[in-house]
Amino acid sequence: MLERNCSVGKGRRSGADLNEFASVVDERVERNGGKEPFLIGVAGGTASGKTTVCDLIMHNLQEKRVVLIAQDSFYRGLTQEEHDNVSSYNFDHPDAIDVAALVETLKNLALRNKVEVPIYDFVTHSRKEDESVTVEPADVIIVEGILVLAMQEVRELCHMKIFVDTDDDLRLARRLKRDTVDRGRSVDGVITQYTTFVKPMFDTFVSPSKRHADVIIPWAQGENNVAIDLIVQHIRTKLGQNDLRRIYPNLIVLPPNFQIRGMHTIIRSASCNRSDFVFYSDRLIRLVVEHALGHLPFRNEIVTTPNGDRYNGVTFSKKICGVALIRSGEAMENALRACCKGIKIGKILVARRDNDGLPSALSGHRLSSAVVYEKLPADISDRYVLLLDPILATGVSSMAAIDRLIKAGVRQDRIMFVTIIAASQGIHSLCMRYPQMKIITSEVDAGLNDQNRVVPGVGEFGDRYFGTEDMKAYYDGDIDEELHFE
Ligand SMILES: O=P(O)(O)OC[C@H]1O[C@H](OP(=O)(O)OP(=O)(O)O)[C@H](O)[C@@H]1O
Ligand SMILES: O=c1cc[nH]c(=O)[nH]1
Repeated sequence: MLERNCSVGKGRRSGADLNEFASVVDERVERNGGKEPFLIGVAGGTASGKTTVCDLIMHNLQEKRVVLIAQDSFYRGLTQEEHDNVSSYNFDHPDAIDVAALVETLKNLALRNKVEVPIYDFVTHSRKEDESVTVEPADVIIVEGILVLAMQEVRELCHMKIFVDTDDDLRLARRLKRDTVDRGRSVDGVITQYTTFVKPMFDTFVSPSKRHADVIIPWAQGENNVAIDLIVQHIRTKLGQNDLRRIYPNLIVLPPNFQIRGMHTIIRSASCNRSDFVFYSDRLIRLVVEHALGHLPFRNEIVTTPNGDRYNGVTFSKKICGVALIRSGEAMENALRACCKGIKIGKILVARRDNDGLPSALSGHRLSSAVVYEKLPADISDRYVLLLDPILATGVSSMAAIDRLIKAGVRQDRIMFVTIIAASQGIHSLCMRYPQMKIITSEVDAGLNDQNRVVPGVGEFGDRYFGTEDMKAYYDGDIDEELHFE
């Protein structure tokens, strides 16, 4: 199977080949254990600090989409009789939970399906009839509740099981405060419920479930940051098994954070206006360009500060140039000029078409490409080259450009392909064909649709950035029938 993969990488590929190839590699990755979302169960007694632990895990995993599912959302609605005798109803027993619905929800999220989570009304002790909360698929799913590790079906779904272990006195004190201050309950009422149900159920179900935990977090007044760091690190490692960077060391993805995701959220939205699209694309472009520059070779250099102290620094290579892939790549030129004073910037224009002769934007899978125009610095073969193109989709355009750079004498290991969104198919193609060339991107996208657009992608970058609307009209004209398409 792998030998077949390798041969796909050698020659020119069509979009269909690429899709097939990508799915074969993805299968391999999946077998390595990464594709499924990572499911964490967080249990512990009442008021043990489960919510704080979940919040901290979510906060620390900024780069991932994390969703939280509360066991409490899955309380069964009470029958009329139970409702009439609610003071003797045991909300701390596993039978109070609709385990089947909770399990089905988690299984669906594990399949990356969108789910509807019920809303439980704690006043009427029933599920809201026509309301639910839509939860979108995520990389990490946290399910939290006192009985999460006590319910075998739920426990078995979890990749990591955490028990938050807090002293009983402390928990009772917290619960007393919470229920009297926040929920307007009487002290007597809280203590009666605690001694009648909460404590016996804790002793019978919750505390024994601790033995199923992979991690037991001692949780007192402060936060146990060491435990949270270890947990977050473990999740990252597990999710990273699905990372293309494990297959291709030449793929460099910017360290993610909420700023980067926030900017992507803006530009990816179909309702983003042009000025925001340009502004936030420019910010992302600046980040990837700066990051790429950080991968240039350097020499050590010591300077003396105004205080007369020595600073052990570096000096970086000045033999660089940019090459913009016309036209979207030109949107990246300003950022490069802003970082590298007086930098030379060459241009390459690539035309793509499919087997039926249609320009690629209007066609299906099978693409070929030809360089239509180029103007490169005369001494490019002595330089490191930042090849600029904001979107890597099939890789067909960039391959034509990279081949041309190599033909012009640029060493493959001196080319950095700089982009803000790279689809996995394009990454597979470029990384296999140019294993020494670096790809620097701010995000990796899942794949391509049958129009070879990136999914989820950003639509047509060039049209959105430069404000051109209906490119179909442009393509209806005659396009360079004389070109030799390989
Ligand atoms: O990896 P690929 O499948 O080749 O697709 C990526 C290319 O598509 C976009 O250009 P487009 O052809 O839309 O032209 P534009 O730059 O004028 O918008 C983008 O800027 C890349 O050059
Ligand atoms: O999705 C895509 C694919 C190629 N080029 C773009 O601008 N967007």
